Amino acid sequence: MEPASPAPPTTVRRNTPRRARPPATPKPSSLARLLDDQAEDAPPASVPPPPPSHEERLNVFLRIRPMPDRDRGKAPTRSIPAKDPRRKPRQAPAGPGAGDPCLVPTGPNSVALTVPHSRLVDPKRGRTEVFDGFSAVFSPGSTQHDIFARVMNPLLDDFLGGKSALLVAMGPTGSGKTHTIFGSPRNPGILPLALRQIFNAPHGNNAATKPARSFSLSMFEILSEGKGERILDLLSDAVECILQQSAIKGLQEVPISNFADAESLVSRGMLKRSTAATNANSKSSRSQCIITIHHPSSSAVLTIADLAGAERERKTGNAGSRLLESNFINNTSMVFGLCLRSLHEHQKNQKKPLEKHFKNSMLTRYLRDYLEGRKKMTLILTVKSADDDYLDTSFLLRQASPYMKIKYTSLEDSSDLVSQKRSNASLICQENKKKRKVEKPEVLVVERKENIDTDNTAKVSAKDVAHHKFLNSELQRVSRSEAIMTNFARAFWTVLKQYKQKLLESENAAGSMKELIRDQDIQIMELKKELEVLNSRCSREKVTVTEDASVNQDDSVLSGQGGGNMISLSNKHKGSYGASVDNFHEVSKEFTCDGPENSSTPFSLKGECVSCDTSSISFIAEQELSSSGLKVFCAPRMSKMFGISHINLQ
Ligand SMILES: Nc1ncnc2c1ncn2[C@@H]1O[C@H](COP(=O)(O)OP(=O)(O)OP(=O)(O)O)[C@@H](O)[C@H]1O
Repeated sequence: MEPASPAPPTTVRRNTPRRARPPATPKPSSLARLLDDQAEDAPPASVPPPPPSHEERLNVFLRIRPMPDRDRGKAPTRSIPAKDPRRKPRQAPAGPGAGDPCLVPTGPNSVALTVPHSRLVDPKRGRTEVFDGFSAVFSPGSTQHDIFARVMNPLLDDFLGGKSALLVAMGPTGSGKTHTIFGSPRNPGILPLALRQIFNAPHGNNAATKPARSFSLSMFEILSEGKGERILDLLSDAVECILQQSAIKGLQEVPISNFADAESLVSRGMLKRSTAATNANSKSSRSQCIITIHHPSSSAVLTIADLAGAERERKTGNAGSRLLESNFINNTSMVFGLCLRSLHEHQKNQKKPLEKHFKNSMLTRYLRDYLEGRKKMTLILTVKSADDDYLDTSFLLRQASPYMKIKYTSLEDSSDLVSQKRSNASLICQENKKKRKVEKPEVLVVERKENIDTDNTAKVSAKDVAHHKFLNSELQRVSRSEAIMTNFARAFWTVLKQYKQKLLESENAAGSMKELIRDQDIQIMELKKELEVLNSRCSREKVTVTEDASVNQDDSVLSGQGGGNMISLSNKHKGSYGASVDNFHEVSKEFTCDGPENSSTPFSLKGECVSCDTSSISFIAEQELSSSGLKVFCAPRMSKMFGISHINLQ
């Protein structure tokens, strides 16, 4: 049985060719014929002819990067399960284009993008999209000189003629943006080629006799910092700059008067640019790099921007801070795209406002004039054509399709005026605000009143009078509320002052209280020390007195007195003898005189001694005991110890 023939591939056309296409005349040059051939066989280097155009549109160029050797001829392999499990699985037949690039030029201004086999739901039904309308498509074999001649030369002409121009390289990571702009020492990109051209080009009619004029060059990068962005000057030692409106404060502009100086300056700047290795590119740019060349005798600026390439997390294998960078890069690309899309939508339908997407990233704020169509911009898209790159390539081509329809209607001189006006207006606004802050409201009110009074004297129409009355009443209302606010502020101020005074007083009181407490603490400490000293002395005395007590007993026995009448002294409190003894309460050490337990007149004498001034003890003891009808007797040792002549108890 004959195998069923595969269904024809579907072809979708995007961006039909521009209306301003050249008339269908025989191909004028062999170069054009070569281009057509190239569309079929992808031959090497080609320079597509510039399409003549009646209206100025945004130029979008497409450069296809040559496939690295490892990707070339890499056929996707898909195994089809065999019906008989014992048989080996069959290899899927490689369909047309398997292992071939997914993107091929189909004409000087168009490319065809074919869905790779590995991504087809039905492998028999291929799908191809044709993207048309590019200013030129550069095949993988194109050289840097081809790109320069077609892309950069017109911009240089504009710039040297006194018009500002911008070239932006955008595309997925590793697609060749940096290669296209900067190139390498052996294979210089369009920036070095442009610098060479600038310094070789004659300036004016009598250029041969004049010394070369000095241009100036600045180079900076915008990179992510956490969730924010910052600008670093690449020509000085990583000085951080500030973006104000569309101007960069603190950015160095280095004068260049010859190609060698300019080239070495750019090389030094490139060394400082943030790069890192990712799975997709061993030297991937992590920032948006912008180079500006200022014309010496006009305000024209040639700006070249090498954007960091959009990245897919799965492909780059980025994580951590790299992933944050990746988000920043993708976000900037998205904002850039949104600005252009909004410009296109606005041009299509004037009722649609020009959205202010530019505010969302530093790059777009800096390039605002270009993104709002006031200055001319050129885009060069770089893409890779391997099967693996299908998604990135498809995304970029779809995204950029509408950009090709952006028109330039009011360019350059007026644009300079607009931006000048804008910055002037904002300056005036700021000045006025400052002035208003400085001027006192009362003075303003008085001035206005005076003006109105003067106006009243003039002959004015009824309408003016009504308006005048309205203004007057408004003025009065404003003056009233102003007076209220002023009074309120004054009262508030007075209350605040009172509170401040009270606070100060409280602080002083607290301070003196603290001092008092400190003094008290010192006193307590001193007293404690004294107490300790007394304690230690009295404990020594106790031992001695106990000894004496035994001796006294002996003495009393010897002298024929009842041993039961002896008193014993101890420094331990045992009870209160009487009110008189309380006289001693202020002293620090206590003693107790107890009558013997077997005494018929038991008593106890409690006292306290200061510095063991025993003479006072003896005196008081004598007094008190005598008044109680007791006589005081003092044993010789006791008397000696206390300095008492007699303590007798009878
Ligand atoms: N047209 C080309 N011809 C030869 N080599 C190329 C071409 N384009 C790119 N390359 C090489 O591919 C590699 C990646 O290119 P490049 O760094 O310019 O990519 P990129 O788009 O700037 O990537 P990223 O956005 O990650 O910085 C480099 O080694 C570069 O030399």
